[in-house]
Formats: sequence, C-alpha cells, structure tokens
Amino acid sequence: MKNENQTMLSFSHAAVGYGEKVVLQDVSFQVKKGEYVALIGSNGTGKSTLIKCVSGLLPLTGGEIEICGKNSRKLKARERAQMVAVVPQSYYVDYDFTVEDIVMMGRNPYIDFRHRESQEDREIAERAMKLTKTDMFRNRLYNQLSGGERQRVILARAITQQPDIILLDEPTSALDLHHQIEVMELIRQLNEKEHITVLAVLHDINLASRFCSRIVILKDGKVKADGPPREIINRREIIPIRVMDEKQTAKPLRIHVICGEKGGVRILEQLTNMGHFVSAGVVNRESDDAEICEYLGSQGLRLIPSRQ
Ligand SMILES: Nc1ncnc2c1ncn2[C@@H]1O[C@H](COP(=O)(O)OP(=O)(O)OP(=O)(O)O)[C@@H](O)[C@H]1O
Repeated sequence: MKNENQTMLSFSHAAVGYGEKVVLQDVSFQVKKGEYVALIGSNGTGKSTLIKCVSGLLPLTGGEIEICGKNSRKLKARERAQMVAVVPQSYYVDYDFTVEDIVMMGRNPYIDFRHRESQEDREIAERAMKLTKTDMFRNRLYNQLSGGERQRVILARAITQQPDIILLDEPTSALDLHHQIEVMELIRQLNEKEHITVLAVLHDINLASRFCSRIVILKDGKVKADGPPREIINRREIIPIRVMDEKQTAKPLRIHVICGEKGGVRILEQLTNMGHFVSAGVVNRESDDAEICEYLGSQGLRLIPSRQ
C-alpha cells in the first residue's frame, strides 16, 4: 500500500543543457502522490527540457531526479515507462495506425516482445478508451482525427500505460477554449479518480489555477515561485486583466497573465478573434477564474489589459 504522502517526483539541484548551452541550472522541487502540479514559465525557460529529463530522453548534467524514490539515472526504459507516461505537445505517426492501435501501445512496457497482448491488456485499453470517450472512433485512423480528438487518444494511451505519474507538455496548446477545458477536466478526473499524479507544462495560468493544486514557475534556470494558485497569482509579475461586456453591465471577470507569457497573449488573441469587445476598469480580485471560460462561452467580450 503506497503512502499518500509519498514523493513521486523529486528534483534535487537538477541541471541540464544542450552542449555548451545551460538551460536548467539548479532546479529543486518535489511532487507528492496525488498532486496536480502546473509547471509554468516563459518561452525557452526549459519546461519541455525538464520533462525530457524525467522521461529519460535527456541526461542530467548535474543534480538528481528521483521517480517513485528511484534514481532516474539508474532506471531502465521499461521500468521508467511503467511509472511515467508522457503526453507530448503533439504526436504524429508516419504509419496509418488506428486509434485502437495507438491506445494499445500503452501496454508495450508490460508485454514481452515475443508475446501478443493478453485479454487483460485489451480490457485495460478498453477502459481507457471509454474513460476518454475515444472508443466510438476506435477504428478511425489516428492521423485523420482533429487536434482535440488526438489529444484524447494520447491520454487514453497514457492511461493504458497504468503509470503512477503522467507528464503533460502543453496538453491544450493546439486546442480552442472549449476543448482546452474538456481536456483539462479529463486530466483532473484522472488525477482525482484514478489517483494519478500529474505534472503538466501549461502556458495559461488561468487554466492552471482553475485545475491544479500547485503551480511551479521556472525562471532563469531555477524555480522562481512554488505554491498554491491563490498565492501565486497574487505575485507582482502576474498581470490581472479585466473582462466586461460592451455596456459594462456584466459582472467584471478577471484573468491573469504572466508578464511576457505566450499563453497570456494567446488568451487575448483567442478572445479578440472571437470578435469581443473590451472595457477597462477595476480588477475584481474576488471573482473566480473558473467563471471566465464559462462566461466567455456565452457572452460577447473584448479586453483591455490593466495593471494594478
Ligand atoms: N535539441 C536542442 N538543442 C539545442 N537547444 C535546444 C534543444 N531543445 C531546446 N533547446 C533550447 O533550450 C531552451 C529551453 O527549451 P525548452 O523547449 O525546454 O523551453 P520551454 O520552456 O519548453 O519553451 P516553450 O514555452 O517555448 O515551449 C531554449 O532556449 C531552446 O532553444
């Protein structure tokens, strides 16, 4: 029986780079069992690089990473894949695999190459497809699916892997607001109901604060901030933006943008592309981020950023 307080991922003075280029200098933080942690930072701060280190694609140049208490340097690929599943930013396949083929690949770490998958393997994949609602297009070609459908298939593959930890690298970056929420809800469900520990690279601090239990901000190769969303969004480098309707009659809602963050700009672009109207005013610090996405789905809005 695993201890609820168990450390699932531990970064201890982790350092890594590409050749001469140092990307992460000294990263230290831990992720406990059952946590849903967002990893946030500006472009090029090394979020994907950190994910690559955990998934074994990139060796550390200094420090240590422990996965479920085991030194990551000593893990064999199969052993690592039984503990950690990775959902990349985008996943393309050269061959015409069906959805079911892709999901079954999640069983590879458990199946000896001389054997075929067992009935139990098929049942595990079946359950993952039902959970992600991908079972209805199981026979369709993966490459012919929409971005949102593909993301659900890759999540189904990750669930089929039966990992202790799921690492997600910008899982919603190619999706519109509606599908972002859908995928984030699904990840939350995996975290809460399937008890999978989650570390997700996200660009949108609003999504992070709505769904995650903790936010870790990377800057200059180190951890710049680490704490619960409420604590993080009150920091000076987070800009609150107010959203109102044309007549300024709607309840003011607020979103947050990290200075220089591409995710923040993306939110603004998405909203203005929807033809919305902007109004500036007082930031309502009491309003709930979660309201924003639901509200925007039903109202016409435009934005003016306002610093406090
Ligand atoms: N294969 C590589 N070879 C050399 N440099 C690389 C390589 N991959 C990434 N980098 C560099 O390492 C730095 C960190 O990249 P990384 O992709 O980890 O950043 P990120 O925080 O995930 O960025 P983004 O938010 O844009 O996705 C960047 O400066 C990038 O140019």
